Amino acid sequence: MSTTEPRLLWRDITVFDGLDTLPEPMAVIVAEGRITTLVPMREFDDALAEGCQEMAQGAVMTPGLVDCHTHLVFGGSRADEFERRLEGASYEEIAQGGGGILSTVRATREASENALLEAAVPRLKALIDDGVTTLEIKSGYGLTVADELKMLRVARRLGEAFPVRVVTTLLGAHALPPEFEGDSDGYIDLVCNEMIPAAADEGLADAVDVFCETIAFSVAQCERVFQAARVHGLPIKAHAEQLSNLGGSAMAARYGALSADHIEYLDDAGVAALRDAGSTAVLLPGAFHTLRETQLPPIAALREAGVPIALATDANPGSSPLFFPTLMLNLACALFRLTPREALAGMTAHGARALGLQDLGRLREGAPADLCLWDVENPAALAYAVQPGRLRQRIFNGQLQREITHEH
Ligand SMILES: N=CN[C@@H](CCC(=O)O)C(=O)O
Ligand SMILES: [Zn+2]
Repeated sequence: MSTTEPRLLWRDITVFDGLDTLPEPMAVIVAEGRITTLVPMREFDDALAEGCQEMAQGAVMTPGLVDCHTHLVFGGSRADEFERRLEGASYEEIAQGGGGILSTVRATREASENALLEAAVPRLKALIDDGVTTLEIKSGYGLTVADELKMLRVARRLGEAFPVRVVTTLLGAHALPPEFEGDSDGYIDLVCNEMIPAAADEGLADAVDVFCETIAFSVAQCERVFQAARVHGLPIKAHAEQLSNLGGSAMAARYGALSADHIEYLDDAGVAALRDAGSTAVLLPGAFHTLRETQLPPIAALREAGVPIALATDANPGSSPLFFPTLMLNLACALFRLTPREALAGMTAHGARALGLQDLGRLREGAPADLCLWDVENPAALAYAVQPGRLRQRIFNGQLQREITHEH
């Protein structure tokens, strides 16, 4: 008896391949974790179906979604802060008063590794149930060596426990912890000389990130962090130009950043720097929406320069408590005027690129079989409606993870 797994076959499928919707109905075959066949139905030969398990006919297939920017692991809640903002306090004022990120830092430090894991599970399940097969998880709410490593360990454990690829990012330079008040350079010393080496030694970080902003760290301080990351061979990325234009994205681009994220205040020089470095622009409409920002990211300039645009949830307790990736497709179109095609590419091919994982986020022969089958009329409909329950099948690494039958 053969132990090889059956090949999986979908017929008559509308395929969004990570960059575009293919012009005609397709057949897709998956075997041993990879897409082995992607052919137009008119070229499909029944001999190809031999030994295949029929999975579905019709419907829309996309690559598994890639959420390239999340802060999924954290302690506590910031619902009270949401109310304070509604009463008129700004995100910056709350941060300067010791709330905001620092309030999550307090709760995260107090939480055990297991408690953080348990709290993150429902958030991760929400992403998985909406089609995510790869996500990035940042640290940044520990701000001591031990607490940052604790967060990264939780992120790794989530990746081991669930059918999802987790990429971890050390975000030690997220906020100045209270014990370093008045000595932000001293804290950057800790990040560079202890945190990054420890995370690298334990293999806990796949990349290093910073928050380059007036309420966080200066361009010069972030540059020091990137130099330390480089010594340890870790790729870098930046939260930059979210609330003001400091030039953090252009500096990050000089260090070959995988991505610059938020970038509402990015100027033309910043756009050119991202283009020249081949960096990806990551848009986070959830934070834009939650903080009721008014400055739009420079979409037209990014398009014109050909900078790849990715899209992510930014799932976090403060600026984007939104754990619903397909909502981001809608917000990116409604708020930023992305086309549905651009939005979907942002959560597939370009999201993967923002993580340096160019083989993911694409539906093409030879690619890893991380796939979603959606009950929608066409790919654009995923961005049009905000509607849970449209994911019929989720394939992770060639394995069916989820089958929903709609019985009435
Ligand atoms: N901008 C900085 N960091 C997070 C916010 C985290 C928080 O408010 O807890 C972000 O990506 O939006
Ligand atoms: Zn972030």
